[in-house]
Amino acid sequence: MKITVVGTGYVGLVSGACLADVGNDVLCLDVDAGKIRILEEGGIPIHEPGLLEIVRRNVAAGRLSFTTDIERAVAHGAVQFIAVGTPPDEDGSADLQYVLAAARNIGRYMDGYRVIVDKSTVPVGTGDKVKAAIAEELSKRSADLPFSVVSNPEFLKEGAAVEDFMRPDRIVVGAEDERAIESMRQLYAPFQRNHDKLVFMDVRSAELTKYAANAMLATRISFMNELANLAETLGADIELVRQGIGSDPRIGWHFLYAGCGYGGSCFPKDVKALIKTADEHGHKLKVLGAVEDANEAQKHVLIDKIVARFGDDLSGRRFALWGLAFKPNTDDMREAPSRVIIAELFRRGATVAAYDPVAMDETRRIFGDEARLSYVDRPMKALEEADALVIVTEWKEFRSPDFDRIRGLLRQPVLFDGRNMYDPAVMRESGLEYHGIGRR
Ligand SMILES: NC(=O)c1ccc[n+]([C@@H]2O[C@H](COP(=O)([O-])OP(=O)(O)OC[C@H]3O[C@@H](n4cnc5c(N)ncnc54)[C@H](O)[C@@H]3O)[C@@H](O)[C@H]2O)c1
Ligand SMILES: O=c1ccn([C@@H]2O[C@H](COP(=O)(O)OP(=O)(O)O[C@H]3O[C@H](CO)[C@@H](O)[C@H](O)[C@H]3O)[C@@H](O)[C@H]2O)c(=O)[nH]1
Repeated sequence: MKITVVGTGYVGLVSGACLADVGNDVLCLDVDAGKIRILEEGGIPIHEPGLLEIVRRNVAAGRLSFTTDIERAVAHGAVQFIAVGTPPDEDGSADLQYVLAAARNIGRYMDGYRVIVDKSTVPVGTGDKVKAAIAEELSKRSADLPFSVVSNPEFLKEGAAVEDFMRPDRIVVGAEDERAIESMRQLYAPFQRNHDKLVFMDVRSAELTKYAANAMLATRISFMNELANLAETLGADIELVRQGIGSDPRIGWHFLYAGCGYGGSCFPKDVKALIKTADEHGHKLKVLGAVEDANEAQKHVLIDKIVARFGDDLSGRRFALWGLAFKPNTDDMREAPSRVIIAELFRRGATVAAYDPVAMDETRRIFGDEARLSYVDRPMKALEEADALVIVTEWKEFRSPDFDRIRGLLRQPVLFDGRNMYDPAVMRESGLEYHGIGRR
């Protein structure tokens, strides 16, 4: 099948590469000429495990190419995926300007039937707006061409995006005409494996399903974070509580890890956008409002612990920071808790020596030329002359460090663990003063 993917970010590039890998002829469009140049030169603009190999393989096979030429992109694909950003507007609602610009371009240049598939996360009712934008462009040039608008929200996780796309738990498709439904069946047939993973529904339900999934997951995290904070006061251990409840199949094991707050390009923005959508329709989502508040507070929990230990004035103090990305296996810094923690340490006069396996370039881009923030190329180097170690992202390489070396290198053997990576008993035996989240 000939496919165009509009937007070559995390979702667009992964979708385009994986669709090419099963034999489709895919053209990826982006307005960012810098990204397209990197791709044309054989690189990829993001860090995502396994992606570079798939991109290279499919470019070499002639199934995957890249362009900034909108007209060519619209002419290419019978199916046009929209995978552009939907960042939060100032009031928390999703900014649809990129989605609607992409839709208009399709209406402006299409020369025959097109299935327009919205993969971006968009508020309920966006399908109608996309349809109206395309229809308006067609009428401007007096073209009476058929098209279908489909909602196909994406559920991939950064850091595991290729695996998630290739082996999805389910594929949600909101489509309301047979021709579009048939295209989607064909397109996703190679990803079905043992059972039918396609869940067909109307467009509005599909749009809401995406927000429901992210809001539910964010709720679990905020719930566990609140319980973790309570556990500390009560002298209980949230890790044991997690094991105690996760074994109940009605609750399940996933997304019950307490920590220093959820970040990333999705949960914070999608929770806000759903609250906003509800507000606009006269509904107050009380649970979700609390989920968001709890998460904002949770991003400060490590700072509260640091202040309780070292005092509010941290001038002259230096902190080693392990992990900058919002989660492991990505260089994405969007809404990363590390950003709040670094800013709060600066505000109190401290300096920071940071290490992250892949997100240091992105951090440099965000913090610019900041003398109070230095970067090191090995985790242990960050500890030299530092008053304490603060862990913000649970990268695999931090799982089993040499604790004796940590103790020896730090000015004081104090460890703040924002991702509960270690056993408090082992820490005690290693002579480290350990501050986890909700641990005994
Ligand atoms: N990142 C994720 O893990 C993830 C997962 C599921 C869903 N989503 C959703 O998917 C959407 C895209 O997210 P992302 O993280 O891939 O975004 P991103 O910012 O990484 O990429 C978006 C790309 O779209 C390009 N773009 C903007 N306007 C364009 C236009 N008119 N024509 C062509 N290209 C254009 C931008 O230059 C950018 O490269 C969002 O709605 C997001 O909520 C993201
Ligand atoms: O038990 C947990 C699980 C996650 N997190 C945090 O939650 C955030 C989000 O993690 P994750 O969901 O793994 O990453 P994303 O790539 O943001 O993926 C989410 O957002 C995507 C964009 O909408 C969806 O497609 C995915 O299904 C959804 O998991 C990160 O800061 C994690 O540290 C926790 O604090 N505790």
